[in-house]
Amino acid sequence: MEKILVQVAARQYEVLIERGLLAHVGELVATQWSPRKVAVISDQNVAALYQQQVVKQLETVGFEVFSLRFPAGEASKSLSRLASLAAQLAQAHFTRDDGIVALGGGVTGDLAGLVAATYMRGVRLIQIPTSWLAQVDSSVGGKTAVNLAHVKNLLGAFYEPDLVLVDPAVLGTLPQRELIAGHAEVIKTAALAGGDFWQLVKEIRTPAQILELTSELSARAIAFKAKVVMADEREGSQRQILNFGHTLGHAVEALAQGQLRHGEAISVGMVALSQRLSQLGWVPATVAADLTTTLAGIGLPVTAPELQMPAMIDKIASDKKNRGANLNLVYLPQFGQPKVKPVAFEQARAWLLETI
Ligand SMILES: NC(=O)c1ccc[n+]([C@@H]2O[C@H](COP(=O)([O-])OP(=O)(O)OC[C@H]3O[C@@H](n4cnc5c(N)ncnc54)[C@H](O)[C@@H]3O)[C@@H](O)[C@H]2O)c1
Ligand SMILES: O=C(O)C(=O)C[C@@H](O)[C@H](O)[C@H](O)COP(=O)(O)O
Ligand SMILES: [Zn+2]
Repeated sequence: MEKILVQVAARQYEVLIERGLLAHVGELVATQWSPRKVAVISDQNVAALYQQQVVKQLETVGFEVFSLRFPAGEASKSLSRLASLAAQLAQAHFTRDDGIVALGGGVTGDLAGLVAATYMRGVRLIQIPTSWLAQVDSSVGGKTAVNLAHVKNLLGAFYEPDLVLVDPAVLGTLPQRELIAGHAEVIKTAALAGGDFWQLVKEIRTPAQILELTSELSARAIAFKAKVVMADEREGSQRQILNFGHTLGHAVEALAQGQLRHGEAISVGMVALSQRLSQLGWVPATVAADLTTTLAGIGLPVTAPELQMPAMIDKIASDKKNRGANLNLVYLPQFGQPKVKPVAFEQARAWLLETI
């Protein structure tokens, strides 16, 4: 079993990665929590596949378990869905001593995580990520959120879990499009990390290769993310690098209105920014080309019809990294050497309008 320790100011927790771990999830949760009420929150797809098994496991070790479900998809990251889940907890008389298990992809983790952060101002949380994206990125680091006013993750909280349980075996049922979309965050993380990790990831060209390497890739991506989060949990500085590709990517994702997966939009965002900045001399053309080839090689989109000004500018204005009149642009002058540079919003607008 791989174990990665995440230590932040308010909490210390482990990420455990092991094929087949779901079969003994009850014992693992019981290492953290005494008997209590537990809500297992999943979208309908994941619920149909894995919720019963997890509920049974938890009941066996003495928890009083409630299964909560919501419709799959990004549209469920909404204030109304948050309210509906919180109301279900109230109806079941959950108190502050009770807990939430987020069993699912990034949508479930972000939504159930925000329910945990806000219900009675905070109940305990365990993440059991089931999509590739969630196993390599979203289940770790405490970002939880819903979308609002057509802006991604506008309303959220930093809320770390007590434990993250990763079972790569569940990826066997994940649709191929979702596997590839999640892989965009692996490519992002490996590009930020550089070295061996980037060398390994740039050779991956097929979903079968991803599936052969899930434990190693997940451990490497999470270890890198954990290091960054431990240095700067609240994204005051260094954590901004994890947002590489997201300034343009989130704008594209919001404009695509559900037609692009998060990872697909981030792929488009990483490429558009790197290519533009290579024209300005900030990023070597070889870096932009290598990144584009690696993303396209696994089947990710590297451009999209939504990549259009001026609609994007309006979205970019809501990027959470903005400070005053500055946009904080994350870019990659070399693999393994990400940089964050404040750029006057008007300057960025002019650059982007020239080429996009
Ligand atoms: N909090 C963070 O740090 C962070 C990081 C990256 C992305 N995100 C967010 O994560 C979301 C995207 O996550 P996602 O790509 O996992 O989307 P998702 O949660 O919608 O999952 C993708 C699809 O796969 C299905 N699925 C999940 N696991 C499955 C399994 N094992 N077998 C069969 N089907 C399965 C889901 O039902 C869904 O239809 C976005 O909202 C994004 O903003 C958050
Ligand atoms: O954990 C982080 O920090 C990230 O930026 C990871 C991203 O992959 C993720 O999509 C995150 O939810 C984006 O956060 P946001 O602050 O830009 O909404
Ligand atoms: Zn992301």
